[in-house]
Amino acid sequence: MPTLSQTELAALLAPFAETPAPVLAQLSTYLDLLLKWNARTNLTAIRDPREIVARHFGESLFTGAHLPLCGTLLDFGSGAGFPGLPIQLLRPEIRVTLAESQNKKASFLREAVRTLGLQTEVWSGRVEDMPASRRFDAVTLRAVDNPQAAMAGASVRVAVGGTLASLTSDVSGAADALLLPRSTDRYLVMTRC
Ligand SMILES: C[S@@+](CC[C@H](N)C(=O)[O-])C[C@H]1O[C@@H](n2cnc3c(N)ncnc32)[C@H](O)[C@@H]1O
Repeated sequence: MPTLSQTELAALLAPFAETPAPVLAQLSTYLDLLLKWNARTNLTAIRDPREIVARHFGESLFTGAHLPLCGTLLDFGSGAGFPGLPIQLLRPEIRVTLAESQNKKASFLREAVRTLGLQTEVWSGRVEDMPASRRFDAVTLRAVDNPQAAMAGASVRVAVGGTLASLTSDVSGAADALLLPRSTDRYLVMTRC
């Protein structure tokens, strides 16, 4: 039995994005795998399945729903896959790369990609160690330590005319900031580069 029914998933995600039934089924599989791994290794501090769905899945899908058309996307410091993996499920036309420097988290990401039958690339290492020529139409950034350094590292990976999408409470100087559903102080900030 899945931890949450698809009806429950749909209700929790309704404030964030319209989520087609096949995507709900994949998110259910992803949630169960995440809970299984999180019981023995610390992938996310949020333990409650409903909160994982509302915070991690919801904010990721909201981001995916607002991204412009793009062919490639880098998720900088993906952790347990947020926001890159739910974006991959919602936007299968995008070639997503999940970059994560911690081995155990990168192992989880590879297992999630395999279980979900995706072609998503997992870059197991620091983004700074990618070939300098690699650029992406969109780069996402959420909850990465040392935000200033991360922003700088993420910006240089955005192709000309591409989008840097960051989930943050710091909106100083932002031209395009969308308040995240169920939040009073967290935003999706999208910057054209
Ligand atoms: C706090 S976690 C957040 C993960 C995820 N983005 C989320 O919102 O749940 C930040 C992750 O970024 C990874 N990270 C930090 N700097 C990185 C870098 N330069 N390249 C790749 N991964 C990085 C860390 O290993 C950590 O797992």
